[in-house]
Amino acid sequence: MLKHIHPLAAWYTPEIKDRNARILQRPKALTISNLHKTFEHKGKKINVLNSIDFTAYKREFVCVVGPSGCGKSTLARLIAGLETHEVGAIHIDDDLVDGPGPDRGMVFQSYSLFPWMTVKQNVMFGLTESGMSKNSAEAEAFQWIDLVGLEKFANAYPHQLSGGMKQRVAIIRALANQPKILLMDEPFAALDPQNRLKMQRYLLEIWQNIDITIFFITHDLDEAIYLADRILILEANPGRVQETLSVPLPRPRKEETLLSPEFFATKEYLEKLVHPPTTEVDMEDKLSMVRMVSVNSEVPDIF
Ligand SMILES: Nc1ncnc2c1ncn2[C@@H]1O[C@H](COP(=O)(O)OP(=O)(O)OP(=O)(O)O)[C@@H](O)[C@H]1O
Repeated sequence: MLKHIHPLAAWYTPEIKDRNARILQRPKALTISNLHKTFEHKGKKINVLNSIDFTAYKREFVCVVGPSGCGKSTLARLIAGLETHEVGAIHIDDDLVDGPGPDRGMVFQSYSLFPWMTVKQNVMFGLTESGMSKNSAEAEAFQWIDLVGLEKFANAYPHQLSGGMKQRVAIIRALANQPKILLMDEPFAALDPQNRLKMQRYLLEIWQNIDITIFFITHDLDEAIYLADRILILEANPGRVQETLSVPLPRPRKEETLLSPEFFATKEYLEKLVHPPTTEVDMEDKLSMVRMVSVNSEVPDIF
C-alpha cells in the first residue's frame, strides 16, 4: 500500500521535527474531549461544533483557523466558560471547565478595557479583585506596563490610546492575573497591517518570556503561520477538526520568516484547506446560471 506523504513533509527539517515532538511531550494544558455544541435558532437545533478533540500542551502557541461560521469563537467561549455544551468535556490541566475562572485570560477584538479607568487601574483591577494589596498591585501593574513600553501612558485613559496600545493593555491586563491559558479571539483584526505585525511581534516576545499557553483565533492565515506552533484547522457545517498542523518554521520567528519558501508553502496548503477551490467553481456555476437567467428570463432555484 502507498504511504500517504504530507504535502509539507519536505519542509520539516530534523530540528523542526524534534522541536514539534518535544512540544507534544509536555504536560497537557488544555484538553477538549468529544465536544459537541448546538444552538437553538427559531425552534430548530443547529449543530455548531461536532465531536471536537484537541489537546494543547504547556507553553504551546495554538492558532485556530477555519471558514466563517465554523465555530471558532464558540469554541473560545466554551473554553472560557462563557457558554455551556451538551456533550464532552474541557479541562485546563486536570480541572474541568464549568464556568469562567482565573486560570483563563481573554482578549477579544473589541477592546474590552474599562473606559473610566486609566491604563494602570485597568491592569491593577484583577489583581486587587483577587485580594492583592493596592501597593503590590500597583508595583506589579507597572512591571507589566514597562514590559509593553507604555510607561508614559500609565495614567492615560483608553480613549487617549491607539488601537495597538489598547490591545497591549488588554493583553497585559489578562496576563497580570497569571492565567494558565490566554484565549485570544481575533485580537488584532481591527488594526492596520503595520500595527498588526507590530502586535504580533510584541505577543511573541511576551509569550517567549512567560509561562503561558496561547489559544489564538484568527481569519488571517499569515498571522496563524507566523505565530503558531500548531494550527487547528476547523471545517464548517458542522464545525469539526479538519487537521492539526505543526508549523514547519523555526523559532524565533523573524520578519524574514514571512518571506521564506516554507512560509509560502504552508500558506498555499492552508488556503486549499480553508478556502477550497470548489467554492470558486460553485460560484462560477452560479454566475453562469445567472447569465443564463438573464438570457432565458427563468429563475432557477439555486440561491
Ligand atoms: N448565541 C448564539 N445563538 C445562536 N446561534 C449562534 C450563537 N452564537 C453563534 N451562533 C452560530 O454558531 C455558528 C458559529 O458561530 P461562531 O461565531 O462561533 O463562528 P466563527 O467561526 O467564529 O465565525 P467568524 O469567523 O465569522 O467569526 C454560526 O452559524 C453562528 O450563527
